[in-house]
Amino acid sequence: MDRLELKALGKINLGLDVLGRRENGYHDVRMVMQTVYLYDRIIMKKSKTPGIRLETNLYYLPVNENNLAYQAAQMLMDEFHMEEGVSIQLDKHIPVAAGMAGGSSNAAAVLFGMNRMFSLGLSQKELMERGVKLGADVPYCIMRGTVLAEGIGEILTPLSPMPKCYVLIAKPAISVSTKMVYEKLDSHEIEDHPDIDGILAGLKAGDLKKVAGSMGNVLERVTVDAYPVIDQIKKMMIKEGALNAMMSGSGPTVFGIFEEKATARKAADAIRDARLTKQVYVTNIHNARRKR
Ligand SMILES: C[C@@](CO)(OP(=O)(O)O)[C@H](O)COP(=O)(O)OP(=O)(O)OC[C@H]1O[C@@H](n2ccc(N)nc2=O)[C@H](O)[C@@H]1O
Ligand SMILES: Nc1ncnc2c1ncn2[C@@H]1O[C@H](COP(=O)(O)OP(=O)(O)O)[C@@H](O)[C@H]1O
Repeated sequence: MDRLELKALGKINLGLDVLGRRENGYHDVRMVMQTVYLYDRIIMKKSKTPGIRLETNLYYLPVNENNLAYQAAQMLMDEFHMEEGVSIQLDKHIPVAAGMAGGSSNAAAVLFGMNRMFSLGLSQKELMERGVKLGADVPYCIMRGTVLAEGIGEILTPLSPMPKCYVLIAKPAISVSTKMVYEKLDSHEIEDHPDIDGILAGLKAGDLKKVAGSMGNVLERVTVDAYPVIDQIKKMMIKEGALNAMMSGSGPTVFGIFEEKATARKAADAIRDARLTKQVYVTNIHNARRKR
């Protein structure tokens, strides 16, 4: 196989709790992750010339070793002493620095693609062990679907799939650093832990309303304090008929869960009309796990 086309899907966090801080600064988390059908497209081609050539449609993203897609290819090339090269075309659609794991998902797709294209023979577990060195969310992005993530995000338990629904995604025009959000959290006492067990019970029962009603994210307070627009978008989504709305990951993306596509579309228009942000997408959840 000389050419491979992949979809690197984004994620939302239906629940995100932080249990403690490790000595190295990383945090122990308990999160419910869900893949959504908003994706970057990646085309990989083998080449006789050694090395990695990366191109992307976003001029402001690095195309060298600072790009997670590049790092993923490099990691396997070094380990397997590969003599051939690879060119990677990365078409970004997942909002960047948004709390949707765009970079991690790109890295996951490239690890998967390199393993396939160069017949490296790594199992999914072996890919995940390598992936976590690139980012805490990379193992999940390899697995995909509805998953409980613990440890720093790398201990994964597949869950019953999220019931069918529509997801409205709105990314305010601000960027937040994941590292800073976790650091700021350390200066707060966490008063309200989200009801992760409620989400798990809702998923088990296939009860969308219970899942949505139990959603919660401890990182939200930190980011909302700095950027009130996040709260404004949440409130508008709920007013426009979302079962619930919440910030994803470290933000600033807000997502709303809707039963009807038409309602989600109307809410998207309302957010645009109120000029809260232009970056708005109506999508759905994606429950298929990655084929090995
Ligand atoms: C918050 C979450 C929720 O899914 O996602 P995003 O908002 O990034 O999408 C993740 O925990 C982010 O995962 P990811 O973005 O892969 O993290 P990394 O690149 O490994 O780490 C970036 C920085 O976040 C902090 N970090 C990350 C994960 C974790 N369990 N504890 C942490 O404290 C560390 O300060 C680290 O330097
Ligand atoms: N392939 C990539 N796609 C997006 N961002 C990348 C990529 N590689 C490196 N980055 C850098 O990682 C940072 C976080 O990006 P991203 O993964 O989109 O956010 P998040 O971790 O919030 O989901 C960005 O500021 C960007 O400069």
